[in-house]
Amino acid sequence: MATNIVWHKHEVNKQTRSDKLGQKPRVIWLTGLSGSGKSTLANLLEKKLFEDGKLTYLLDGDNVRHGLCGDLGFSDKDRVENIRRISEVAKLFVDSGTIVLTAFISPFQTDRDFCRNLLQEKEFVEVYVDVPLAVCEQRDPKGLYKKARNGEIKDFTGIDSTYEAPVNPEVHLEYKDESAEATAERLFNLLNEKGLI
Ligand SMILES: Nc1ncnc2c1ncn2[C@@H]1O[C@H](COP(=O)(O)OS(=O)(=O)O)[C@@H](OP(=O)(O)O)[C@H]1O
Ligand SMILES: Nc1ncnc2c1ncn2[C@@H]1O[C@H](COP(=O)(O)OP(=O)(O)O)[C@@H](O)[C@H]1O
Repeated sequence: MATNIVWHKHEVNKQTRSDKLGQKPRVIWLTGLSGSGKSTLANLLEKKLFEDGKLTYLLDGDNVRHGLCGDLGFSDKDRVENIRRISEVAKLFVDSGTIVLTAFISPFQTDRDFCRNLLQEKEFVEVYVDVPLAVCEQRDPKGLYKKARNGEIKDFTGIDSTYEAPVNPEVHLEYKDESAEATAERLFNLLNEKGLI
C-alpha cells in the first residue's frame, strides 16, 4: 500500500472532455455465461454507437486476459481481481469521456457492484445477457463446455463454478431464438428507451 500520496485535480477533466465529445461517458456492463453472446453483442452495439459518432471502447474478457490480466486464472479469487482491475480501467476510460462497453462473465454481484460504486449515478449500466445454460452449451463457440464436461477444464462457469445472476440490472436482456443482429437491435432499443445511451 502506498502512503503519502495526494490526489491532483486537473483543469482538463471528465466534464470538459465530455463536453468536447458531446456525449455522456458511461460503462455498459454486459454480464452472462460463456457463450451467452456478450462479445458478439458488445461488438455490434459498439459499431452502432461508433457509427452514430460516439467515442467508444470495448473491453473484452479474452483480450484483457492476454495482457492486463494475463497473470490471472479462473479461481474465485482471480476472477475477483480480474474484475477489480477492469473496473478501475473502466473508470479511467469514463474519466476520459469515453462510452465503455465491457464483455466479462463477471459472475459475482459484489464485483459488479464494486464497479458501480466506483462511478457516479447513471454511469454504470448493468446488462444481464440472460441465456439459459443449455443454449450456451449448445452454441459452445469455443468448445469449452465440451472440455468442461469431460473434465479437461476445471472451475468452468455454470458447470463447476458459480454464476450469480444480477439482482436488479438496468437491462434484463431475455433470451429469444433470433439472430445476434436482432438481439443487438433489441438491446440498443432497450438502452435508448430507458435513456441509458
Ligand atoms: N474456467 C473458465 N470459466 C469461464 N470462462 C473460461 C474458463 N476458462 C477459459 N475461459 C474463457 O475465458 C473467458 C472468461 O473470461 P472473463 O474474464 O470474462 O471471466 S470472469 O469475468 O473473470 O469470470 C470466457 O470467455 P467468454 O466465453 O467470452 O465468456 C472463456 O472463453
Ligand atoms: N441472438 C444471439 N445473440 C448473440 N450471440 C448469438 C445469438 N445467436 C447466436 N449467437 C452466437 O452465439 C455465440 C456467442 O458467443 P460470444 O459472443 O463469444 O459469447 P460470450 O462473449 O458471452 O462468451 C456466437 O457464436 C454468436 O454468433
